[in-house]
Amino acid sequence: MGFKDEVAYDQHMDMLHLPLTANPSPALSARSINETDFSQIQSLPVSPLPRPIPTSQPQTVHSSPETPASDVLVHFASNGIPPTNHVPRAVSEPSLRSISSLGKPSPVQTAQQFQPSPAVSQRTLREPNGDSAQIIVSGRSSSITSMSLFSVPSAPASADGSYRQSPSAISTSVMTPRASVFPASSDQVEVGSSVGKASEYFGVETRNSPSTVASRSPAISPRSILGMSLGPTTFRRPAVRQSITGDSSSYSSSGMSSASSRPPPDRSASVSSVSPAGNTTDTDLTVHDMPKPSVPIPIVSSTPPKSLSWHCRLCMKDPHSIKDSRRAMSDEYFARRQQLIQEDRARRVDTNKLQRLTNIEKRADNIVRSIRSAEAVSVWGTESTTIFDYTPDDTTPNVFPGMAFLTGRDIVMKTRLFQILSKMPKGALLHAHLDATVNVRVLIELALGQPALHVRSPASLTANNIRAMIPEFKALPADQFSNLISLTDQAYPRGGWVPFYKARETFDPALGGPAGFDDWVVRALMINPLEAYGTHNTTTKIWAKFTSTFRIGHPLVYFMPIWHEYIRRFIWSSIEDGISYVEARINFLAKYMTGPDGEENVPHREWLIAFDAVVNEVKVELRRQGREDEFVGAKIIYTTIRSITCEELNWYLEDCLALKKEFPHLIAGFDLVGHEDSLKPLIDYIEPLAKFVERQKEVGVHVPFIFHAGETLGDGSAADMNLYDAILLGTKRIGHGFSLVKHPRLMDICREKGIAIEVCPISNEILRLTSSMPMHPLPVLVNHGVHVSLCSDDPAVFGNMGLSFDFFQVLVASEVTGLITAGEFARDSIKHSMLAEDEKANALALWEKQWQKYLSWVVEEFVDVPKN
Ligand SMILES: O=c1[nH]cnc2c1ncn2[C@@H]1O[C@H](CO)[C@@H](O)[C@H]1O
Repeated sequence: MGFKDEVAYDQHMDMLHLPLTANPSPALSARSINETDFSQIQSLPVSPLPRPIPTSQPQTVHSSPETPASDVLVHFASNGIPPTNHVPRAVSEPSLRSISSLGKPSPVQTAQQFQPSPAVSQRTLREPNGDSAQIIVSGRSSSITSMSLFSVPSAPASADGSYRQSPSAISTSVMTPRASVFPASSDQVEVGSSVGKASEYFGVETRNSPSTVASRSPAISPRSILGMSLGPTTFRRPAVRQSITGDSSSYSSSGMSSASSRPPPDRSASVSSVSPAGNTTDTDLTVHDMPKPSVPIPIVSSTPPKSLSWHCRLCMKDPHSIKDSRRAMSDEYFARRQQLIQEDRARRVDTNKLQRLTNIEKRADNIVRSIRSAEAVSVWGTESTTIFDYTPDDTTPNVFPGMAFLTGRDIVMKTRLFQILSKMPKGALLHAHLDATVNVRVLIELALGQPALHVRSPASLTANNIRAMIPEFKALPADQFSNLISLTDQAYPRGGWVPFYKARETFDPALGGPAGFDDWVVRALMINPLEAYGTHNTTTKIWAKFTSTFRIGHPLVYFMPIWHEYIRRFIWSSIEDGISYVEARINFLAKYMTGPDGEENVPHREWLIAFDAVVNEVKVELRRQGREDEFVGAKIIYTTIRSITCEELNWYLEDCLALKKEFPHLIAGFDLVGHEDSLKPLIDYIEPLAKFVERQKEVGVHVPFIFHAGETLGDGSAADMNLYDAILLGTKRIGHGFSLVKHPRLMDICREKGIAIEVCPISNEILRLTSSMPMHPLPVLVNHGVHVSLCSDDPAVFGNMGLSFDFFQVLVASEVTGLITAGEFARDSIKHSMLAEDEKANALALWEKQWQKYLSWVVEEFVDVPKN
């Protein structure tokens, strides 16, 4: 990316408009999702089908008028791998591709499509059970219209009647639509693919409704209930009584006639089935050639189903032959099981929200899940390679959803999911170190306009030494301006200051000229993939590099003429990314910043005056543009470094109090920053910190603690123990809290007291607390009911400007999050901000308005994304 592009990149809108509107890959366009997947499937080797496809003629299962059909329970069985949109790579990419291409059960979408009957009652992920995992989706529908089943041809049944499916078999399998209908009892109809060598099956039960399943409506689409199994799997075939008739096939549990090995698209079938009680049930089956991708997400739904019935689908016994008493026991077990699942999932931070979704929320969430699922294949799947194609010396980045951000960012920016998230109203940004919030190429641009700024190097720069040479910057008083003109001239005197703009202008063309100068500076101010994932691949080593970026960048940012513009750029780029409020951590360690005269003479209160002025100016400009609803303001969290002595801390605390008194609307809290693993823990400062609380009462101001704590892999280490002290000292939020999940009691306290966690996913990954997003503890917090707000931490160092990237990484990496949950993070960020109550209410109201507008945009803009 050239300098201009990088600048444009920081003007976030430009960034968004560049690659995204152009739909970088046909595979990424909504229209082409199916087509693309279809062609992928077509190209897979075709295995002989264990049984034919239902006919191209509509088949109808006749239902007696009195057949109840209101409560719907969809069972989906897969192997031991929970449904996920990021199946571990080890499973083998081809099988991942097959799954995602062919669709997976999508509880959200299924639930949605059970409408308009309002009582979608249950969506549950059953955890892996032995070598199987199941999803139960249940809800109410007045009709079942069309459904398709897809299965993988599996190995022949073993002696015990079970079927085993190996990953390699899957990787070369063609998905086969299959369907069957069999009566479960007099008041139930089941539809399943349980005949033949299918390695998965599902059933739909209907009961207790005045309507019949025969009614034709698009209430449930095939792809909403798709399922397949993956990996080593054993499934027992449930016995089935069925007959399916059509123009080209007719088969039953005991066998099937063969038809074509692949069906034409969108075949319809009507299936006739007679229950043991003699009732006839009608179901229209539409067998689609290609299901559309969807993502299964376990989410608690609003109300439990009125009743749950259960048939053992993992045993070979005909469910209808199981004695009533056994069935009753099963019912009871599964009712209790349901209850337990319900109670467990009810802890999630978003449970309330998920129980009251509007149609538009459901549809927008559905779209995001569909796109995520499609892109798990088209973007993050390795389309042309199998695990066997990789070689030991392969240096290709490991591509998967939630992959290492520094190598994945360019891919992220091309996705439709990113396009969606970049437009999302993010709420508040609660954790960002101000001096690392503006793109470093923009910072270079700002520095170029300052004649007082100079740069030096330990030696004249050459091709051989440039990687080892670290730049140093300084604003000098006019009488010390330098006459030197080049850092790359052989005559350059070691350590001599060169005017910044001159050094760039004269940079040796052999070293890349001005662009080479920019790259040299950028390398010093950012962490690159080689460092994060190679040379500095531990928390300690990467922190050495990380700290150096602040030390080197400090003289550029803490120079009053740049300070103004820096804050301005930060706030505008935040607004463009949908952030409506900011609490920036400012490092006040240096008691003075450099003024326009090149002297270190600007005290802290003037830093705040400048900050205030810029925020007000931005607000005025927004009002002028009629955009005042987009931004409610910015505050400051006073920080200093946890390397100072207690005496020094006392000075900073008093300084903070004085600033709070003078700028009560600006100072939002107090924090100690720096590497927790190597610097001082909170307990070392316990006296001054406790005294600070008393001093606040004396002075009559309130400065809440908002501590960094637990940004560590330690367990019981001093850094980890910071969590205890932060909580005992009454912290309002916790910065990072990465190790919090190791402390069940502390998680409880955070949940009960509403202590939100400022989670910085990309920061955590780059600073090596986790090497991939799927292993980030965020879902544990969310499922435990601990509120979180997503934060960027140091976007200038990591390249995650705004919040879109962090939302993206979280969204693709875990099933815990969909668009609705992302919305909850945004809502929570405002709720847990330090805004005054009236400001908060206003900010929340404005956000809700933006959110509704945004949901409408998602639904309209992505209308072509298939419903699942
Ligand atoms: O993730 C973090 N944890 C702790 N300290 C941090 C983090 N990011 C930045 N800083 C610290 O904040 C100061 C700049 O404002 C720097 O000292 C930097 O080390």
